[in-house]
Amino acid sequence: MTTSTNGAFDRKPFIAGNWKMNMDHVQGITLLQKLAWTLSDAKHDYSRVEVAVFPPFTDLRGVQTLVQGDDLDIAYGGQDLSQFDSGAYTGDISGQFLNKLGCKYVLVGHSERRTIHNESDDVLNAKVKAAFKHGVTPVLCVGEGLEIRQAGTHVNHTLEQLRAGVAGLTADQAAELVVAYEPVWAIGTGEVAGPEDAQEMCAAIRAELGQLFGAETAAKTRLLYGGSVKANNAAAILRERDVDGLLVGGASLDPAEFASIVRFESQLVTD
Ligand SMILES: O=C[C@H](O)COP(=O)(O)O
Repeated sequence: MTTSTNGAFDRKPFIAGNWKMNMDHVQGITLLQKLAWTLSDAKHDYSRVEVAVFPPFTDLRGVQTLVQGDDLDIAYGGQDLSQFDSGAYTGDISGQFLNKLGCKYVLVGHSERRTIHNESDDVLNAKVKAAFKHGVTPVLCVGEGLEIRQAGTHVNHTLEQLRAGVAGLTADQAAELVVAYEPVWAIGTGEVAGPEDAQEMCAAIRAELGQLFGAETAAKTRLLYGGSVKANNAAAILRERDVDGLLVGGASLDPAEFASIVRFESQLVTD
């Protein structure tokens, strides 16, 4: 009897919570404390499943203080960064600042940035490179809208975003990179892509990374699924061979729900 997982997880599973524009800096600390307590009560083994949160920029200093003060094993990151290092870019945040705040990760190209802020593939490629330059691991988000899914061109569309995002990276950077597949039609809608949809795209992404950087590198890159993930569907998605983790939006604002997602292994049926 072995625990049935996505094939033994040669890549460490990674569960990430994107708080989006929710939680001010006071609420954010309370949420993080509750999450840490819940996971501690459940005796969560962080060496088995990595946990990260992506709070708004204004929360990051408080999150850093809490994580350091309580010696928490929870990683954190920014939801965006500038492609530039410093200068006259009002409202933007440098990767250098994120690094100084102890951010391990940064989201790049979330669909809400691509659409609301019109971020182009070229800009996102520059942001990916800026993240690496400043010692922060980018989580590159890719995925198709509903019309593209209905037209059946979702794989090509998503791989185009991927190729543009990773252009010019070294193999070592590609191995460290995290890619999040988020079909836009499934974000915040309650429409979750089926596990087979997540697997189809993650397998295609891994194959493409293999073409670009070699199979050995592609076998190391962690691929996440995001879009209406809840505690009751997380385990089924994570059974899939090429899905290494989840990028969770709404459900990450509820510490009990998010902790249940982190603890997905307890829901996997043994065989
Ligand atoms: O970054 C997270 C994704 O946009 C998914 O959000 P959601 O879980 O609220 O659908």
